[in-house]
Amino acid sequence: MKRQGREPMSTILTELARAKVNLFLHVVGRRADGFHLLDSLAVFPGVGDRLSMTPASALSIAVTGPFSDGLAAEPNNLVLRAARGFGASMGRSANFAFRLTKNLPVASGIGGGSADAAAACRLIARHWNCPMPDFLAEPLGADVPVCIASEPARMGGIGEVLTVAPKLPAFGMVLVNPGVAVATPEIFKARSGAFSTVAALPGGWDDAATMAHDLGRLSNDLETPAMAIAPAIGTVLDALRADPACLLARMSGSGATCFGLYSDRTVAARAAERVARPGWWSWGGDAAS
Ligand SMILES: C[C@@](CO)(OP(=O)(O)O)[C@H](O)COP(=O)(O)OP(=O)(O)OC[C@H]1O[C@@H](n2ccc(N)nc2=O)[C@H](O)[C@@H]1O
Ligand SMILES: Nc1ncnc2c1ncn2[C@@H]1O[C@H](COP(=O)(O)OP(=O)(O)O)[C@@H](O)[C@H]1O
Repeated sequence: MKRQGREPMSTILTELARAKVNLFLHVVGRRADGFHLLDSLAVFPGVGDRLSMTPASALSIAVTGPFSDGLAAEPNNLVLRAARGFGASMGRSANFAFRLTKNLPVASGIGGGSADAAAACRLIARHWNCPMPDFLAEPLGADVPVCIASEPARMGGIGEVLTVAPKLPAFGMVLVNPGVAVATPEIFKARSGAFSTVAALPGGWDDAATMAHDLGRLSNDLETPAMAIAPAIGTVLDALRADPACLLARMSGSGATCFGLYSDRTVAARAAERVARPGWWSWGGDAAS
């Protein structure tokens, strides 16, 4: 129908920027520039930040939501950096007004900033109807490449070498953050000792219990250094391990968020209520939706 005497309807596109959870994280070496070589299995549970975008005369961002305070002092939001980078790679101005609902704790080992940057790229690619730019991992963050597809993936290199994940069963997950921000570079710096080896994984798992059993033989090599810097991580892990339905509890990324694996999303949602404490952020639901 022809619309007369009105402004054209503005395009508002929205994306969920899902949290990234490292089911295990082996540090297998270090490059000459100091970046660490990793072996990890990342999944994307059904919780995340919400990012919307509308064409505008300049690039801007407005941040709301439960964790917006954590970004109040952030002069260079990763969403803006991603938009500028994408624009530069296309020789165009990325003039968009972004609205970010910050639901994920900041600096918490679940890649919220990387997920936001990746969601911004998906929104711009949809609007410009063009392929994703070839992002090198370093300029925006080692976690951005895996967050672009936001699907389970095996991570190698410094995080940017992505290969197919084992076939995953349906399973539930609880995420708990003790309200302590942890700086990724500090945790990598605090890591010591021998490097781990690349994990041998099967082609897939039929059920959550078998998967948790196999993952239990692996580790997050950043957990010990992170716990030394933020002892509250140990308290969260104890709370998850004390939960009778929890199949495996571990820290994600460089922390401080920890996850528990559960048989299904309903069991996980109930467990999230059981382990909740004042001052902690917790969520329970589908582990890899
Ligand atoms: C540890 C992981 C695991 O997925 O997750 P998070 O804790 O961030 O969620 C990631 O490797 C984090 O990726 P990201 O948060 O994007 O880190 P970046 O901004 O690229 O790097 C921050 C700093 O961490 C160190 N770093 C990061 C990645 C890597 N493979 N080796 C490193 O040594 C470097 O000191 C780097 O300057
Ligand atoms: N949109 C964003 N969300 C979160 N952090 C951001 C964002 N933009 C910039 N940052 C900066 O990136 C740092 C890492 O954030 P984040 O991705 O949440 O960490 P992690 O990967 O450990 O969960 C924060 O300390 C913050 O200052």
